[in-house]
Amino acid sequence: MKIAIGNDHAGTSYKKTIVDYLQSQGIEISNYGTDAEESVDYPDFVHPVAKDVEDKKVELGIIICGSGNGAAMTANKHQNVRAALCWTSEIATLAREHNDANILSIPARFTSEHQALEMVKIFLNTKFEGGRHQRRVEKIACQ
Ligand SMILES: O=C(CO)[C@H](O)[C@H](O)[C@H](O)COP(=O)(O)O
Repeated sequence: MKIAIGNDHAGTSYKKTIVDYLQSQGIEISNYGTDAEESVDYPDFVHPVAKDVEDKKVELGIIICGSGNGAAMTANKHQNVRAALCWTSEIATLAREHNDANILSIPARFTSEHQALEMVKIFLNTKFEGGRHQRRVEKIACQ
């Protein structure tokens, strides 16, 4: 499996923890995020992640900013990207099972590092249910 990850200054430390975990699992990572704490602009670090998902170069994306909103809004501009802002395990599970989310957006300033890692594990291990949700996901795209 291959995953792309991107973050701004608010997400640097969470990103490092997540990258360490993914590498320990043998997962290949494209790291587009900043590795520093200096203030940067989240779209510069999120668009490359969403582009990789759009182009099917990776199976999943992880994006991290302070609230998770700017990152999710940026990613969702891309075709076939379904970025979900998640802050609990239940929401992350539903994002995969019902919405077939292919990018996890983490609000680093509003969820713990432990919770963030739990949501990453959920994204890796939870399948889309399909069925009635398939029809709804297909209707998300503008006609
Ligand atoms: O949360 C964010 C965007 O949705 C960003 O991570 C920024 O941190 C947020 O906009 C706050 O900006 P600041 O420069 O870190 O004060």
